[in-house]
Amino acid sequence: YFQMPATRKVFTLAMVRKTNSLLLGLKKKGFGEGKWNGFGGKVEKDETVSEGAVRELEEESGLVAKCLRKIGILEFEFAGDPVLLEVHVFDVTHYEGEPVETEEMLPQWFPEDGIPYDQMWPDDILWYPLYLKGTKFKGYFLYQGHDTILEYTLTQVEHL
Ligand SMILES: Nc1nc(SCCc2ccccc2)c2[nH]cnc2n1
Repeated sequence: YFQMPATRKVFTLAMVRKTNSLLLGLKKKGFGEGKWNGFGGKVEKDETVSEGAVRELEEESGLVAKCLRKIGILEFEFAGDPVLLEVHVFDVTHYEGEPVETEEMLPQWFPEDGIPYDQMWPDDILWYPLYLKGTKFKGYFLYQGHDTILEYTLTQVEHL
């Protein structure tokens, strides 16, 4: 019968880039532990999505974003789990500070042609090429557990 609508929770994901390199963090605990990823987390009630992205980036890497652009929206569902993650992805090209290890994240610069996809979420290898060539994107991924994508849609969009 009809699909019960999932409960949406809004998260941010900030991708920090400099010429031909990408800053990723190895998640040391919690959701996505052991995977390299951008920097992000839950958006609190009293902040905008962008404010949440700036806050999480500083908490997790020590970097203060000076300019961040919305580049994508990714929806993640996990079979059997009623919560849908609505992840707003940002490109950070101007920031202050140097990346530092925090409780949550061990940061490291990677060349764009040396991204450790085998130690990342399986969807990343699908949308990073769109991100790296500068197109905006919308995606939906249905996971079984944290390592298997059962189905997905991914489209380039003009506007988010
Ligand atoms: N790249 C990527 N990121 C995430 S979660 C990012 C947002 C987040 C959520 C919760 C805590 C911290 C950060 C993913 N989930 C499923 N595939 C995925 N791919």
